[in-house]
Amino acid sequence: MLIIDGKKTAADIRRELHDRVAALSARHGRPPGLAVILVGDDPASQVYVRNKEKACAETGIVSRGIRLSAGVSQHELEAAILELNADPAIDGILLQLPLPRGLDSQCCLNLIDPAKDVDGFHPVNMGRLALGLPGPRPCTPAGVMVLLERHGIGVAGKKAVVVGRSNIVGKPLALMLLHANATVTVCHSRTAGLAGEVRSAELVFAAVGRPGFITADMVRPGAVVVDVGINRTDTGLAGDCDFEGLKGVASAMTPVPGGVGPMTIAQLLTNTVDVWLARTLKD
Ligand SMILES: Nc1nc(=O)c2c([nH]1)NC[C@@H]1CN(c3ccc(C(=O)N[C@@H](CCC(=O)O)C(=O)O)cc3)C=[N+]21
Repeated sequence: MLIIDGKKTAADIRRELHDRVAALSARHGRPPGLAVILVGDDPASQVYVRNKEKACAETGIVSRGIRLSAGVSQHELEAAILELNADPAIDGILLQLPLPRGLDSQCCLNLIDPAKDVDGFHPVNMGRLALGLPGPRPCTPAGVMVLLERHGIGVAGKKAVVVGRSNIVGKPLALMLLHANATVTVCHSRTAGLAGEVRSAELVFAAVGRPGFITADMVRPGAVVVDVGINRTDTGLAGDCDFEGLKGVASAMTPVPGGVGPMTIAQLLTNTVDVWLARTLKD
């Protein structure tokens, strides 16, 4: 079985972006700027945000961390977003999710200037994705598509099953696969005969958020399995798939860690460079 190395692919992309940013910064007058808003003190979110800031620094992207206390009001958070919308040095705005209880994330996402929406979560950009129009794409599913492409794994004409229907992964991933001419089935908690659906797939995408959810008996021999799950367990980080059990069944599979996670960060950097190029070309 081929282990799809997301860490290496992400490192390749980061090197390519670094070189592009270095070559283009002079012509564009300034380096790309990314603002990352972190509300509260959730330890996992803090680690993610620190990793994103480190990745920016290595790529030549100027990052600005906006750290707000968990007690911030909806109004104050919205004011912070509007300020970043108006800041010419900021090309991309990322609002780290989930937000602490009491804050309305969709209201905040709706306020981010769609031209600065490096997460691709704004309704306008989700609409663009649904219509197949260009625009920033959600980082995790876009990273999955790039990972498959760079491993020569085509999806056109293949039967793909996406397990999970979240707005940040399952739903946008299904649309991307559809645009890439896969035949797509989306399974979720109310799907009847889920195991059978998964077993019929040549490509399996697991984005459920439950460790070990996809087991060997659910996967057709030779299928490609992409594990989008990130679960913190007593024994460390785990995906949604029974990796050991699937080794004898799948033809290729992404590990956790070292699979889709690093690609998410690489795609955030790609989106940031893309919006920077679009914005600096406009003025
Ligand atoms: N607005 C917003 N955009 C996001 O893209 C976003 C978010 N909020 N909230 C949280 C999730 C989660 N996420 C990950 C990014 C990288 C890894 C990653 O690099 N994982 C490493 C391991 C890192 C570790 O050890 O924890 C790996 O899988 O190898 C994982 C998860 C982005 N998210």
